[in-house]
Formats: sequence, C-alpha cells, structure tokens
Amino acid sequence: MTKPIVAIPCDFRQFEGSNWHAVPHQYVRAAVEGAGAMALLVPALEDGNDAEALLDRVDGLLVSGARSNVHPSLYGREASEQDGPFDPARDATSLPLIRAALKRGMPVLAICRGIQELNVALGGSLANDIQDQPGIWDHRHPEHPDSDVKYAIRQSVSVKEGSCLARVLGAGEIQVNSLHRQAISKLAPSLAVEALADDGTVEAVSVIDAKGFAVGVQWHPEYWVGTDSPSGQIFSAFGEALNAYVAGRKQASISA
Ligand SMILES: N[C@@H](CCC(=O)NCCCC(=O)O)C(=O)O
Repeated sequence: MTKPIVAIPCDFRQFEGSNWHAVPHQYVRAAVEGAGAMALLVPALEDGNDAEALLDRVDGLLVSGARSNVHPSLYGREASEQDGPFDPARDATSLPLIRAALKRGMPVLAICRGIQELNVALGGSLANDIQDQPGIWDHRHPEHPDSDVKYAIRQSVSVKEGSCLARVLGAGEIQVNSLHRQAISKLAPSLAVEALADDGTVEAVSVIDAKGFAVGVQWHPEYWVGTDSPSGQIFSAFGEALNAYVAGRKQASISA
C-alpha cells in the first residue's frame, strides 16, 4: 500500500540572518516512524496558500507545536506585548487548513500550538500565561539546553472515559510532557474535552461528530513516539486513520 502523505504547516522563522519555513524534525520523524506516513511541509504564507488545492494532494494534517502564539485578534482579543511572540504567516496557513481538513473528514492531529489553533479555528479562545492564574501549575518547559530535559515526561493527565483518546489509550491517568504557557480558555462549541490536568487545564480535545480522526493534545507525543507507549499509540492510531482515509479515497475514485 502506498504511504499516506501528511501535511505539516511550517513556522516562519529567522535563522542565520535569513527567513526560513521550518518544522522541528521530531514531528517529521513521528509522522514517518510513528504513523508510517510521508511528511509534506507546507510553507507559512500570509497570502498565497490554497488549502483546498493542498488537501486534494495529501491524506492528513499534523499541526505541530511552536514557541509562537496564535494572534489574539483571531479570537477577538487585543494583542499585548505579553501575548507574543507571534507568527501571522503560520496562523494564516494553519487555521484554514484545519477547517478545510475537518470539513473533508481528513485525519487531523494537532499538538500543543496545534490544539490551540484547532480551538481558535473553531471559534474558541485562549488564555495566556496560565501559570500566573491561581491554582494553575507552571506548564512551561524547564529552561535547559538539552531537549530531552525540556520534553521530559513529568505531568499526569486524566483521559476521560468514553473519549476518542480513551479508545486509543484507555481511560484514566497517563504521564505526559508539558511545554506551554497558553491553554484553551473558551472551548470551541464543536470540541469535546478528552483529557484534563489535575489543575483543570484542558490537555486534549476531539471534534464532536468528526467524520474521521480529529484530536488535539496539549502535550508532545511526537517527541518520545518511539519509546513512550501512549505517545506511540497516538501516532499509531493517527496512522491507521490515515490509511483508512487513503482506502476511502481509492474506493470513491473506483466507484466514481
Ligand atoms: N506557544 C504556545 C504553544 C507552545 C508549544 O507549542 N510548545 C512547543 C514548543 C516549545 C519550545 O520549543 O519552546 C504556548 O506557549 O502555549
């Protein structure tokens, strides 16, 4: 069977004095090794991307994490200095892709910034610097040069009974990593909470009545996909959904 192709929207970044379209390798590796797919990186453009044309050529969408934050104007708020850094090109690329992929029933896995984009794309809002709120932990990564330390598994989340994730991981407590200072505030109407941290932070969602796999997680299953069981199970389930989508497309083209 031909490998499914997963679109991954890039960040618009500046390295070595020039502008780059970039995705951290861990997401590409997880798509390839965890989901058995090929990764297609989508340039982050404020204008010029055609979501429908792109989705006609891929089989799924993987929306990665990023240091930048979704611009508050996209969920009806004024932006302040503290809300940054921003990446408007990433916003302009990701949000239309998320909406269009969900409309087609294409598998979507949204991670960290990705779950935040999923929520905003569907009409929800975000809270900034959640660690400053009473009773909320510090979900940010430890400042450390070693990525394995930054992405260390160090937090419990509880997967809800009867959720999509429960069908993949089983309901109950799992251990995850945590590298974020924003989180879902107003939940988009078409999203269901799938997992919560002990401090009440939304850690996973799914799209209600989605035609296919449509899950967002606030943690980073991509990083330990090869060694951490829940991480591997999430990407394996994503891969199964991708293959089912490919088979469905083939069947539709035969019947047409
Ligand atoms: N900016 C958002 C999303 C955080 C996120 O995606 N983190 C992964 C990258 C971590 C890093 O390299 O710093 C937030 O802070 O909530």
